[in-house]
Amino acid sequence: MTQKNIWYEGIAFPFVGFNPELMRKAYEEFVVNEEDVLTVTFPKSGTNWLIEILCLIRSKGDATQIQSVPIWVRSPWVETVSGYEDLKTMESPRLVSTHLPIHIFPKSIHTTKAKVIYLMRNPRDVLVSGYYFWNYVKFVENTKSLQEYFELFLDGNVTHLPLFPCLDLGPRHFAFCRLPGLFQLPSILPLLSKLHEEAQASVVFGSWFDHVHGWLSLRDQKNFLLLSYEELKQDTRSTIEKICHFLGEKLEPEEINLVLKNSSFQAMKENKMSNYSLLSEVDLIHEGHGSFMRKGISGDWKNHFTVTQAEKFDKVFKEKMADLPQELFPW
Ligand SMILES: Nc1ncnc2c1ncn2[C@@H]1O[C@H](COP(=O)(O)OS(=O)(=O)O)[C@@H](OP(=O)(O)O)[C@H]1O
Repeated sequence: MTQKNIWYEGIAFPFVGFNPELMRKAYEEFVVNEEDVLTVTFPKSGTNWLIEILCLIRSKGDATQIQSVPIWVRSPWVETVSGYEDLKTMESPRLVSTHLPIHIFPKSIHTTKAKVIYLMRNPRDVLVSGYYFWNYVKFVENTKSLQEYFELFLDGNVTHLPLFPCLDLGPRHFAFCRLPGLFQLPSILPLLSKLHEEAQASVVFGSWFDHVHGWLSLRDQKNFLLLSYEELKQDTRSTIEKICHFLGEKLEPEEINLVLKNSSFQAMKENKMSNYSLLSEVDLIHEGHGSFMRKGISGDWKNHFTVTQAEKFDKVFKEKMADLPQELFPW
């Protein structure tokens, strides 16, 4: 039997390395320190590229650490079982990574002055990158086709509950069942919710649209830096300088050269501490089915979307993101 994704708060997660109770504990108890630097992304937005750059800024371009310590140990993911453990004993100043939407990220985020870098990427490229990656690894339910993944990506998490096929119900909609006098179904709520989760397919980590909305609510805070994969790609040097400025780090031009060189697509592709090839040692990837360092370009979606898909994506994007200033999206 194929393994099913894990569900937490109505959002699907990979079935290896995640535990709903631990995520709940992290939400309540994990303390974001003022010295922490957070890398926050929806998956496939260039997270690891940014982490590599942050590590290299700290080492002034020296590659010793990035070539000897796995990237997930250098900047642990707070939502994973191993990452949460590593962060507990890690010395300050820590690098912390997350793909969590803000509403389930540890609540101490709302009272901290820690620096938060939110890296966004054209969601069309995020979609294509995710389609290949999640079918390459063995810890997420596979999707049969790009078309299926496309629909799930646009849908976020709200799919149809088989018990009420005429209603479009997601777990969050069960809240209305708790309203006094409307529906009193408390005893079967957990069962309905479970049935719903088991019946639906979803992209892991939920909706890109919700993720961006949630985290961008912090965009006017001084401790929040919004970056895009596209600007990082187009002018890597200036973007690295912008990051240094945000972090209060002063690097010499030769040191920036080293950061650039050691975080390039080619350098990361060859660095087994950053290219996730170590996952093959624990049998978590489908050998010969691609690579984590896939293409590393902007606009690859144009090689994958049909005209119909491109039009549908535009329409959904306009509807879902209309309330945000469009200048925020540089693609
Ligand atoms: N150095 C560098 N330069 C340019 N592009 C890079 C770099 N490092 C990673 N990448 C590309 O980023 C994509 C992976 O994104 P993430 O790191 O966010 O993946 S993950 O969510 O943490 O699994 C994935 O994008 P695609 O190539 O489009 O699939 C990687 O190739």
